[in-house]
Amino acid sequence: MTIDNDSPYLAFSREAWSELRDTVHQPLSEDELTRLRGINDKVSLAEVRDIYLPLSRLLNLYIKAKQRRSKVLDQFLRKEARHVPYIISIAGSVAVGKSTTARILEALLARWPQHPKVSLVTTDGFLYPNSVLEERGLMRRKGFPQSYDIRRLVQFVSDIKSGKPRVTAPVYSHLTYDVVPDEENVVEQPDILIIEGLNVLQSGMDYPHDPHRVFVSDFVDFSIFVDADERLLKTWYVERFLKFRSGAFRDPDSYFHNYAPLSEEEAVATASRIWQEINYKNLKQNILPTKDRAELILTKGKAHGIEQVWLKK
Ligand SMILES: Nc1ncnc2c1ncn2[C@@H]1O[C@H](COP(=O)(O)OP(=O)(O)O)[C@@H](O)[C@H]1O
Ligand SMILES: CC(C)(COP(=O)(O)O)[C@@H](O)C(=O)NCCC(=O)O
Repeated sequence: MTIDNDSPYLAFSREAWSELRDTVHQPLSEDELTRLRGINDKVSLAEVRDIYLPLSRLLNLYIKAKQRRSKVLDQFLRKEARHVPYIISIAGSVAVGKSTTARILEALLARWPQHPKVSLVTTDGFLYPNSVLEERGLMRRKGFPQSYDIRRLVQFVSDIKSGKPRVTAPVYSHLTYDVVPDEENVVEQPDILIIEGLNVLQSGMDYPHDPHRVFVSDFVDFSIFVDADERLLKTWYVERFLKFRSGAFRDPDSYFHNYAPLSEEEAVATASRIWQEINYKNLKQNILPTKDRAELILTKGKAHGIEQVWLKK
């Protein structure tokens, strides 16, 4: 571990971080290993052991502390104990691996007896439908802050935090490239909510002219930023596009169906263009400026291996 007095973060090498897992209480059973492989067969189990087990131990300690504090406050106020979900946000570029990280954490956090019920929501469901984005000239700004129904997203997180018994989130499809009508993701009083998306670290600092605006980050207890060099991000984006092209794009309902017959070279050029014109711009303008607000930064290297961990002091 490196302590730099001028930095708000403690820096850990992969080796130093991996030593912080709880080797006694955290062995993974065969069933769990199979389930984790099902999330993404490219995720190595060494990654789960070295990076995600220590992280789930840290989060468990923070969550227990928060639960104890809430209990004390309820006692002091002579109020009945309330159920207050712990909210974890995961931010980062398109294709950095936010949803994979979120799903691994979801599985690992649910193993702890203090918080077995973990729900996962992605912010893409709160994008405006394509019809609205087209009307507002925002189709090439999908993923930028103005492409989301932020009010609805903030209301959703606020309802969960206040313990509402049943809260619903709209659902986005990467196949149709649009919000799915008549489908919803139901969240019912989880112990932990993981919310994953490009802009979950946005805050009042980004809108100095609008001091009353409320953000997802106002409800978040612990925030994570997944980071990688921009050349790697582009490679991962293009690789994922090629994977979709040989799979989902063949479906006639797919928005990118016309791209299915493209040669590999043409598909790489198309993906590179979308990356450069939309996702890379968004990364530079809106996502990277929020990085150092995160409580924890995971820095990935080649093949998605996490090489450094930065934890706020
Ligand atoms: N830990 C990992 N190990 C190997 N591949 C990964 C890992 N995380 C993500 N990927 C791959 O990288 C690509 C982007 O990941 P994804 O989770 O979809 O990103 P995001 O949600 O940030 O857009 C996908 O092709 C996914 O399979
Ligand atoms: C749907 C996304 C905006 C990601 O949204 P998020 O879940 O982070 O809110 C992104 O994956 C996307 O589709 N960007 C638009 C450009 C593109 O087609 O990649």
